[in-house]
Amino acid sequence: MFKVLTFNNISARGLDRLPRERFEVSSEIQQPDAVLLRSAKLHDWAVPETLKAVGRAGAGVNNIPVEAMSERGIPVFNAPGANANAVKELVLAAMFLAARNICPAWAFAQTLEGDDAAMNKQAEAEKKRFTGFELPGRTLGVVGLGAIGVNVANAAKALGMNVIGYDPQITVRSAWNLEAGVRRAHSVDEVMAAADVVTLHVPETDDTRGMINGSRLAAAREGLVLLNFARAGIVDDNAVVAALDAGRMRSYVCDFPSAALKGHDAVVALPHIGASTNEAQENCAIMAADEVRDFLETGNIMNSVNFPELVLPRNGSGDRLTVANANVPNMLGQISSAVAEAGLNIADMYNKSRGDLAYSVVDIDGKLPGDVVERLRQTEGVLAVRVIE
Ligand SMILES: NC(=O)c1ccc[n+]([C@@H]2O[C@H](COP(=O)([O-])OP(=O)(O)OC[C@H]3O[C@@H](n4cnc5c(N)ncnc54)[C@H](O)[C@@H]3O)[C@@H](O)[C@H]2O)c1
Ligand SMILES: O=C(O)CC[C@@H](O)C(=O)O
Repeated sequence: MFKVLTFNNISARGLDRLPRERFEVSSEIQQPDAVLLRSAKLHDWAVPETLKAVGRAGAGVNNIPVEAMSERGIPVFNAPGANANAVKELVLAAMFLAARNICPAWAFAQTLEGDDAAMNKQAEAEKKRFTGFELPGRTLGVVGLGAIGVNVANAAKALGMNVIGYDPQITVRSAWNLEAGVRRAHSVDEVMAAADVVTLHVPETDDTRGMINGSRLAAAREGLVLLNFARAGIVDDNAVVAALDAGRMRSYVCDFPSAALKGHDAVVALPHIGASTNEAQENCAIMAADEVRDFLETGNIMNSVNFPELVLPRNGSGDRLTVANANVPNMLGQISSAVAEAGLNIADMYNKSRGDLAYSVVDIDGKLPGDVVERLRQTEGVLAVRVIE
């Protein structure tokens, strides 16, 4: 029986992928084999010795100590693209909100008083304050052309916008999915200088934290609309408020409320609802649950952010051994020697590395003795060993 600890509200459609005769699933479990979570922060969580996998029912993994998990040989899975449409739709809504001053106009309309005629008279007198702009011919700058950025870029093209995008590590898949005519920028600064509306779709990392700061905003076009549905830490809120107050920026629409932004007329800060649709929550939960289940049951790895992708159909007549280790010479030799010294035959094996980590799946004709497994566990460089019967 595998034990899966849940943090946050994980869609039941996802949890249903874990058959209860083989998986105990609860938010109360003490010694979990795996956790499933959304935005809960794991940085201060005391990682139990039993933990074998982390499944993030979402895209961003900045709430998870990925490096510390790697050091323990624990793969972290996420749900790439599973909420991209939900975020894209909210980003488009944000762009329309900003272009047409919908929030301040609505707030003004709430203040109208008197009978219908009086309200109409005030509305007609004041509506010029809310004159907006149209999107065709305007330039959208997209920073980060992954699952969400590509969707947003393509939708903006369909709305008649010019689109300029920056992503130094764009994948072949994203490049294929991008509409023709999206101009390639070579830096964030180039995007800032060219765009009327800038939207951010990068993960929060040491490289992207504080990416949009005072000097980048100073170099932006006059009247910039900035959209941030990525992460709070990517934008310096105080710099945004300063640029808005100085009249250099038109508005900031984001998914991350903060004390600095609260109450500002030109800011709309939503409560992190980018992925809050039933569809996205189901897609993410299903994907993360399937990945965690597959790993626990077979050792196969799909959509991990720290481990190589490795899928080996089951072969042989005995145990499956999986080993996560430091990516240094002679680890594979030591693994196969340990199996050979136990007098067992390897039916099939697959080894892949990613950065400092390597992962092997070894199908064996027979049952691995406990002392062999223990010796492998103690081998220098070995991070995690599992035997799947
Ligand atoms: N508001 C929400 O609820 C919500 C929902 C989903 C995702 N997100 C956030 O959005 C981020 C992006 O999501 P995604 O699904 O598109 O992820 P993704 O991994 O598909 O795309 C991220 C892209 O950013 C690029 N990138 C990384 N560093 C960059 C840099 N310095 N400059 C330019 N590009 C860079 C990567 O190459 C990649 O193509 C997530 O990491 C998450 O933090 C927020
Ligand atoms: O689970 C959520 O609601 C937010 C998820 C989102 O921030 C993500 O990175 O996918």
